[in-house]
Amino acid sequence: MSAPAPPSTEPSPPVLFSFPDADALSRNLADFVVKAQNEAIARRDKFTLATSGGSLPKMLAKYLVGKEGVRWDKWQVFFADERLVPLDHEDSNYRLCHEELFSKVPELKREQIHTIDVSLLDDAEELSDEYEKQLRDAFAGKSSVRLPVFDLVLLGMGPDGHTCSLFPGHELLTERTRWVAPIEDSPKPPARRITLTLPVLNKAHRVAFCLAGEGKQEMLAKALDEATSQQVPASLVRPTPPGDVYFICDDAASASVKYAKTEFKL
Ligand SMILES: O=C1O[C@H](COP(=O)(O)O)[C@@H](O)[C@H](O)[C@H]1O
Repeated sequence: MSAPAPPSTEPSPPVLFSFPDADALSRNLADFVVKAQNEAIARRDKFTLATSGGSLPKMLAKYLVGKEGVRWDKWQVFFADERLVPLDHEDSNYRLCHEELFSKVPELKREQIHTIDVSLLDDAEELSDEYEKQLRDAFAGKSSVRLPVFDLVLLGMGPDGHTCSLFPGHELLTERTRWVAPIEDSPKPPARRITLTLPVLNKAHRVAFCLAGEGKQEMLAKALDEATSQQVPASLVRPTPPGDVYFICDDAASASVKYAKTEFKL
């Protein structure tokens, strides 16, 4: 008898869900998150989430706040990217998430939310290393783990195809060793940020882009219908098995995509 074939290391094809409008997107996103949460808790009794800023926090909060079955006490929340500003600054992704979500969920305690160390704002390298250390402490408690495996990473995508703070053609797209990296020349203000790197995104159990509105149409078609490219950083997010990447969209965002849509079933 021949030996079983080794498991594939080829990334699985992205899964595209499209809902009639942004409201339906948010409602189904809440179900998707709770499913990811439940599977993570069954695996290791906690749920590690990396969230983005931009349009995502509002979409996420709409039906998650007050939803039955959310085990907030099991959540550990990180930021997929963060701007190097104080936490109460209008550009802070933490502030945005706090206003839209965290402040509405008293069960989610401040110590479960992993923010940047604002005492290091003057030194992007040091701040980035400190945030990576927070990840190392949370994921392994030791430095030997090669990459963290997030249960869920929620991403946006800008009109230029950027995701997290990974911008088209930027040298950070070739980063292979760091988990978190600083960027001080972001083409979108503010210029100084930190971001999870592609190796971390591509190691996650599940990554979900959440995209609503016509403004996402052109780049979504490029990300799904064309070959992966450094000019479209979102196209480079292709987790290795058993990880998967989902595009959770409304019909306005997916209108010009040729890529096959999948019926949403949990
Ligand atoms: O600068 C950023 O932009 C992206 C995309 O934002 P969106 O408003 O187009 O959804 C966001 O995902 C990221 O967290 C943020 O820092």
